[in-house]
Formats: sequence, C-alpha cells, structure tokens
Amino acid sequence: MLVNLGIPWVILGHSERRSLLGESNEFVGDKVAYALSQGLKVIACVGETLEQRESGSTMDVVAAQTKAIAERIKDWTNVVVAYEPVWAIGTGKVATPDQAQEVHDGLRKWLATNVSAEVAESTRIIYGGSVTGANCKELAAKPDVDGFLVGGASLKPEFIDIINSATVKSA
Ligand SMILES: O=C(CO)COP(=O)(O)O
Repeated sequence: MLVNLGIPWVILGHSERRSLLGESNEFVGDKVAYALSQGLKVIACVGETLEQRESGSTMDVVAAQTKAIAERIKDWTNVVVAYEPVWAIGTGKVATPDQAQEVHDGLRKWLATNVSAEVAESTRIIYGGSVTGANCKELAAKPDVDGFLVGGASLKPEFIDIINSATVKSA
C-alpha cells in the first residue's frame, strides 16, 4: 500500500511497536527484509530501555536488534539505522552527546565486524529521542551521529535548526 501511494520510506522497529505490540527482533528483521524487497527504504530503530541501560546491557540489546536485521538482508544501501534510547523518546530526557556517540560507534563497529567495513562506513546511523533545536548541534558534532529521527520538535519552528545542524561537521 505504501509503495502504491508513492511513499519511499518506512520506519520499522520503533520502540512503541516493540513494547506495545510485542514485535520481536526477529519479526522486525522480517519486516525490514520484506519492506526492502518491495522497494521501500527503511529506517530501522534500535534502542535500550532505562532498565537495560542501568544494568549495563545497552550494547548487547542494540547488537541483538541489529543482528536480527543483518541475518535477513544482504544489501544495506536502503537502510538507515536509528538509535533511539527508549528512555529518551518523548520524555525530554535526551541522551548526552557522549552517550549517543558511544552507542553509534558501537553499532558501527558491530557492522564492521559482522557485516562489512563498507557497510559500516556507508550506513547512516541517526539518533532519535528528545532532539531539539537546543541540543541538536552538540549531538550532530559527534563523529558517528549522521542525522536525527525527530518526533515532537518536528512540529515546531526549531525543526529548521535541527535540519541545519546537518552542516555542523562540514562547517
Ligand atoms: O520517537 C521518536 C521518533 O520516532 C522521537 O520522538 P521525540 O523526538 O518526540 O522524542
């Protein structure tokens, strides 16, 4: 249906679907593979809960979520990975730039080890969770933060500042 409507992108694996609808890592992986097979581009969300972060399992959680996708697809050209810590989504509690960078770097290393150096280099890893005009520049300056998945702030004029933060690293 999305394809027929000319919609090019789909967001899959959002934490609300994982938690409220019980979508497993494997089910999200299947959906990613199917969407790609239909010609859609995919923003695939991964991210840990507060409990998981506090127990030190953040990287294990996002690696398992990414692995379930990697096992089901060969071509990463049309995939963007979105790191969205569950505790930061719609809460006003944004990950610090260092927290985001640490996970993005971990995800890129995971891709390098488990998929390929090329995919690790070329796949965009974007951050989502309480991004605002006020915090976007510092986040965007981090080397492995390639953009944002924005909820609430996309409805406000400050969204322009978030879009413009894409130029922070090249400035
Ligand atoms: O869930 C989100 C985007 O998918 C993030 O929403 P917020 O930017 O409102 O935290």
